[in-house]
Amino acid sequence: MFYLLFPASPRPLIQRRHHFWESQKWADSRPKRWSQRSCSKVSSISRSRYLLYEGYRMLTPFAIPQFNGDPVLILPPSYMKDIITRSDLDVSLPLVAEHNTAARYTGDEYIVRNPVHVDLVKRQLNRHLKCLTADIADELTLGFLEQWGSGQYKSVPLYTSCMKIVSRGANRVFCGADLCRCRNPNFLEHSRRYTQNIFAAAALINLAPAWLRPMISPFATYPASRQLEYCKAIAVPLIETRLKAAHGAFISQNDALQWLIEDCIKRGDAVELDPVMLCRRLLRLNMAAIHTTSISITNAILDLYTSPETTRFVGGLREECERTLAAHGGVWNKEGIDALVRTDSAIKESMRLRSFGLIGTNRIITNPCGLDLDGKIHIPFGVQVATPIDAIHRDATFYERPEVYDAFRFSQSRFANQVYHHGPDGSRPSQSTPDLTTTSDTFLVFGHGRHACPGRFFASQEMKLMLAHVVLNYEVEIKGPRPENRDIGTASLPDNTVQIAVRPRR
Ligand code: HEM
Repeated sequence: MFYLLFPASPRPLIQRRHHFWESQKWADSRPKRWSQRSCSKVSSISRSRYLLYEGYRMLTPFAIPQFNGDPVLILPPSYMKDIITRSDLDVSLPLVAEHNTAARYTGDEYIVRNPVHVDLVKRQLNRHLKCLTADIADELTLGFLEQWGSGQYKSVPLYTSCMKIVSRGANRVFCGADLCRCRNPNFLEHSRRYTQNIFAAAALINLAPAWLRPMISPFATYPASRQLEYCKAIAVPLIETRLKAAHGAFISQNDALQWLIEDCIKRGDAVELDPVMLCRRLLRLNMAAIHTTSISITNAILDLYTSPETTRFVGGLREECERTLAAHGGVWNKEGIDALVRTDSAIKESMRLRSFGLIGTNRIITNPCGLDLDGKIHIPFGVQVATPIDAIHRDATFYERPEVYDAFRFSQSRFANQVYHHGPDGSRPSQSTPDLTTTSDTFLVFGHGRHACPGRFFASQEMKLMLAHVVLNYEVEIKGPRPENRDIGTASLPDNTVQIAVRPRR
């Protein structure tokens, strides 16, 4: 990974990092030989969770192997604050993204290094959220009708159907109804496949030694390149029409594509105004938004409907959603969604127990001199650090009965816990109650600190609308115990083959 990120780095630096890893505590004992190290890397595919729990108990920094790259240094919570408040000159999140998506080989290096889409979410999307709620709710309702039906009992693939619904809701906001529904539904399908293919290609490329990567990458990235061509064929003509119109008369469009075009025109940014670049920005947004949200809402539905207390929980949620919807004239708006404290809690509780990353707040040290943390440890340039978020979320010091899914865990205590946090657009801190979007030292699914997920306000709105729609409109049955999530390295994913039975409520 070192060569991938810093190809021109001199050899002494590599040796220094080698000494660093040798001197660290390992969750398992550090294998001495190259062959043993390779075995431990391979076994980390299934053993990462175990290693993280073991290491967490040591209360000191420890290293774990990664099957597709260099080891990661896991920091205890006490060190995290220092890392997440550091400037981008000291630590970098984009470099982690660059590596995880093999951006150098997929042609996305420029996109990742120039995070126009990140600014778009921070400044524009969050500012416009209030007036987008009705559109999102409308698109999600159509998505449920298409995927879960409105007639009789139906068996549906939970993960796939959620992903299709999430992708409709998100793209309605990213690029409007034109691309997400009416003109060509294939855009959504190809953009989902593009993301899947990029992650698969990146995993393959990162498995290979650095010298082999340029050779295998054309093959590994071929499926994603094909999907990209399909997406371009659909989106570029529409983007060209938008571009022509944006230079002329008044435009009534209110979506991310339009905000992006208008921003670029104001800045006179010819590179970003290229239709293919705009299409790639849309795909990058999809990459950040779709799988994360689909995994989280799938987990939330699985947890809710396989809990021993399903009847009480679903009853409580239904009562809250009916009451709130009636109070807002039968139409969802931002105020109504903010009032859904039990729904918020049910999703937050599921995300606490099933965060899709067993580790989080990943950063690569970019200060050429390395970093001194707390005067106790020196971490060299190029090392990746992270926090063991799943272990923190299951620590009895922070959560009572941490292994139990209690849908109302956060709504019961919500008004007792007043905290200060930043507004969605990064505005001045205001007093408010902690909800799904409030990151903290002990709730880390959206990261924490300067780079905490800027899309979480939108994701929270979309997931709450989805769960409210499910409890209000469907009876859901999942036979047997909760299907276990599958761990792949430090990722934990719901079983995508699970079928659930759904029946519209009369
Ligand atoms: C349940 C859904 C989601 C989860 C769990 C999630 C999680 C995360 C996490 C863990 C990070 C890294 C934060 C850190 O390391 O401190 C992140 C970053 C990011 N997320 Fe999300 N995300 C979700 C949905 C979204 C959505 C819907 C969008 C777009 C609308 C989005 C856009 C981004 C962007 C642009 C970044 C990069 C931020 C930066 O570089 O400063 N995410 N997300």
